[in-house]
Amino acid sequence: MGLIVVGAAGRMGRSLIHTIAETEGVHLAGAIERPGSDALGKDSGELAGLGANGVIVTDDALPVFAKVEGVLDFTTPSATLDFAELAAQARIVHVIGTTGMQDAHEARLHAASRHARIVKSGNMSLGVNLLSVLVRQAARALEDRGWDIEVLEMHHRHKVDAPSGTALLLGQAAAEGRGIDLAQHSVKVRDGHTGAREEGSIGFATLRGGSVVGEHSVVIAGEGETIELSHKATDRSIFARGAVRAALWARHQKPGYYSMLDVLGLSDR
Ligand SMILES: NC(=O)C1=CN([C@@H]2O[C@H](COP(=O)(O)OP(=O)(O)OC[C@H]3O[C@@H](n4cnc5c(N)ncnc54)[C@H](OP(=O)(O)O)[C@@H]3O)[C@@H](O)[C@H]2O)C=CC1
Ligand SMILES: O=C(O)C1=N[C@H](C(=O)O)C[C@H](O)C1
Repeated sequence: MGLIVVGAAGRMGRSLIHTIAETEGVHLAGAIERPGSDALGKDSGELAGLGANGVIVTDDALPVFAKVEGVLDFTTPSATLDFAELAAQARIVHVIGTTGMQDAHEARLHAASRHARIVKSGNMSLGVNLLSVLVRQAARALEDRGWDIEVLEMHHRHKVDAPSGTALLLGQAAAEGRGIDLAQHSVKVRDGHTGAREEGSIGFATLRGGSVVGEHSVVIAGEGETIELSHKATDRSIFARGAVRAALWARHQKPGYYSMLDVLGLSDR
């Protein structure tokens, strides 16, 4: 399966190029960066620290999209919307790891998924997706009265969006377990005299620093006892392997909008 990596010079772009080189059944067929990037014209294998692979980084996406079966996209929300249109025109697989997307963006992705096979997740790792299933079960099993749910995350100092896509995914799993709408019940900022915690809310706390790849905990705090469900990522290859697995899976699906739970067979829909 020929795959393009967009955002090829980024942290995830380079990890994806490594993973593609190590995975049977896929090959790197294009490497795209934004116009003006210092990476343009460079060999993508050298950028990723693999040695030359002959795939030169370009900003001319259209001809590359026309000759591949899938695109792996960990970039920015606006770039992802542009790539979604190209993937829909080419009717290929579009695996989206980009986080920080708003509701209006989601509507455009759903429109693109009439033609493309989109797999999108705030976290492509097996571990986090399994954790989300456990969080949903725990939230369903525990009465909301007397049990408070808080989602805590920490990432490296370069991360630009908050809460993380994973924190929102885990918050959504908790909300589904409780049968409530996350948007109506989430508390993303606390500062000053906030008053007592609102019963039934789902709180988020964000830490940033150093080179932390990604750490998430869902804390379920009751009277006299606390449950913590946690995941620690120590290597970006877990996300890259998930993205390649998603592409191979989506190749055999109808056009549509899928999640990593669908890819991993953990979805109950
Ligand atoms: N779902 C998941 O499992 C994971 C999701 N992520 C998410 O992936 C995204 C990227 O993360 P990360 O790799 O750390 O970030 P980086 O900033 O390291 O990489 C993003 C890359 O995309 C490039 N880019 C920006 N605009 C365009 C464009 N129009 N066309 C092509 N390339 C473009 C950037 O170029 P430049 O820097 O020159 O602007 C950069 O090289 C984030 O949203 C992050 O949260 C990250 C890890 C796992
Ligand atoms: O920006 C990152 O690095 C990560 N982003 C994703 C997120 O927002 O949750 C996934 C992972 O935690 C790393």
